[in-house]
Amino acid sequence: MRVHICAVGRMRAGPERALLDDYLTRFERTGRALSLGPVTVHEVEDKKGMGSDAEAVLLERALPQNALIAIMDERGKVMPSPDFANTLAQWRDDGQSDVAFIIGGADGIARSLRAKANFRLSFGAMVWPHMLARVMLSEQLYRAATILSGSPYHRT
Ligand SMILES: C[S@@+](CC[C@H](N)C(=O)[O-])C[C@H]1O[C@@H](n2cnc3c(N)ncnc32)[C@H](O)[C@@H]1O
Repeated sequence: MRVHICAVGRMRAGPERALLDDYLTRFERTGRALSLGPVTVHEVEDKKGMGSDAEAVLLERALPQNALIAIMDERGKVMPSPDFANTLAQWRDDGQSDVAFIIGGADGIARSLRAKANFRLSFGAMVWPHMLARVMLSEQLYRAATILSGSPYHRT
């Protein structure tokens, strides 16, 4: 199952970029044997004053056809990492070829796009900067792959 991260804004070189690249590389390496990955990051513009409606148009354009749409939203479902891992495995086992995680910009994700989501994932009630949310998602993808492969990275 291919994984897509569709996100508002361009991530520049720096600590977040280094972490993102590292976790995505680790996820792809661990996920290969599990039929999880590869990951593609689709970045859309976040021009000042553009607003979430205009961003939603660009995000929708970046979505692969027939992808399961999982939006990142603080009002979404909070779940333990093993449950997230099992959810990914379930989508894969259901024959889902692509899953797209959507991360909004400063104004969040437009209502029109939120209405199309199949799943809403939350990292808790606090609002995180969108670049950090991208890094956190990449780490949780890697963690999920280690849980599914039985590697000792995840400890409870
Ligand atoms: C700065 S936040 C925007 C928050 C905005 N107030 C809203 O109404 O969604 C940018 C993006 O980061 C992601 N994000 C931030 N905090 C999150 C959380 N706790 N759980 C899941 N995603 C989060 C979401 O995709 C959000 O659209």
